[in-house]
Amino acid sequence: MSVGDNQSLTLHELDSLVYLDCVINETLRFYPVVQGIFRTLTVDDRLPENNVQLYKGDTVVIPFNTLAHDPRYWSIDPERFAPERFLDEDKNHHPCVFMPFGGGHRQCIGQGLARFELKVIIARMLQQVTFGDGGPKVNSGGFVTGLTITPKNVGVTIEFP
Ligand code: HEM
Repeated sequence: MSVGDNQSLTLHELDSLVYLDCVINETLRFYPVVQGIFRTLTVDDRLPENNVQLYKGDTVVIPFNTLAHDPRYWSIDPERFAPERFLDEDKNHHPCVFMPFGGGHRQCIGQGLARFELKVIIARMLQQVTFGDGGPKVNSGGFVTGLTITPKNVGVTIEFP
């Protein structure tokens, strides 16, 4: 990636980094920071697809991670890390299968800031250094799950000019 004079980054330049948006989206899809959320019903309801009856006070889980990896909803294999899916085949994915910041009235109030910060920080780092694959041993995968998902074995090399 080559942007500007490597000392500055304008908003216009930042906007032009469309593939970086895809990488951020794919990272948030592949390992959503928050695994899922809970909602408590305020009225009785029934699920339209399978007629399951729900009652006021019931708690339901919306499993972001499971939905983001459900092959029924993705054209490109969801187990593949493929940022370009957001440009092409999976551009028009179902809105409820990719919700890293939640949804509805209580969705994350900081999502715009979070996305902006992520993009600026990554772009500025890429202007200064070159990242490389840390190798199969370091990047042997796995993750630790709690309320959040954290990668277990992940590492990169950083090359300074
Ligand atoms: C990658 C970064 C972030 C992720 C993945 C994330 C994710 C989430 C999720 C999943 C929720 C629950 C949404 C729901 O219930 O539908 C949430 C809520 C919230 N987030 Fe974030 N968030 C991030 C960054 C931030 C930042 C930077 C701020 C503040 C500057 C923030 C402030 C909040 C607040 C205040 C709520 C509660 C909203 C409410 O209940 O009305 N988040 N976030």
